[in-house]
Amino acid sequence: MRVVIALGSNLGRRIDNLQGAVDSLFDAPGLTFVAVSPVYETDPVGGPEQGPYLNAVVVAESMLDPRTLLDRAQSVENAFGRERRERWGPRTLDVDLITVGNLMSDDPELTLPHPRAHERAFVLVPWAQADPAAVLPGRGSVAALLADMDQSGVRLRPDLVLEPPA
Ligand SMILES: Nc1ncnc2c1ncn2[C@@H]1O[C@H](COP(=O)(O)OP(=O)(O)OP(=O)(O)O)[C@@H](O)[C@H]1O
Ligand SMILES: Nc1nc2c(c(=O)[nH]1)N=C(CO)CN2
Repeated sequence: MRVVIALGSNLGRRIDNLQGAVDSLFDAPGLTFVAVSPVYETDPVGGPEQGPYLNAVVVAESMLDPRTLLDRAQSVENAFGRERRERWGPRTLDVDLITVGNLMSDDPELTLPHPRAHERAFVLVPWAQADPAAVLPGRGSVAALLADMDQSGVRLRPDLVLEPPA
């Protein structure tokens, strides 16, 4: 199944955290790299006052069941020293599952699509770059969602590039 994974970091060496996530996600079998978006510097949304994020999106082909994929995402977060912290607070690495095929789930442990993806320009802008034909199940095309969204807090960082997994 095609899966879309969002990466974010606003602590430490942010670009290294994102690149480390790209590399580690594909370290084990079951996930095949398809594409990675450009890197964006984004104003923090929600939570306490905190520094700007770097955000990017990875597209992959997954043979894993969704829970196993979530486990992998969370172990990558933990490997980068993320502490369990306040909601929407700063973090060295956040790895969110945005879509897993066309699956819909309201399980709080794994809600699909990600329940806030449709309102997050820091997810949709990079996703549209990685996959211009992207569709958010239940919400329509990402391009159409973006047309009605303020994107002023999301700025391309052409000087920062994520490489495909090592
Ligand atoms: N699609 C999903 N992707 C990642 N985690 C999810 C998803 N749906 C539910 N969760 C659950 O959300 C819990 C909290 O996630 P996390 O700590 O990353 O939240 P957050 O990043 O602070 O906020 P947000 O969910 O708004 O991005 C995780 O333990 C996980 O089980
Ligand atoms: N700009 C930006 N803001 C956020 C982000 C993020 O990745 N980027 N992640 C959050 C919690 O998941 C909360 N706020």
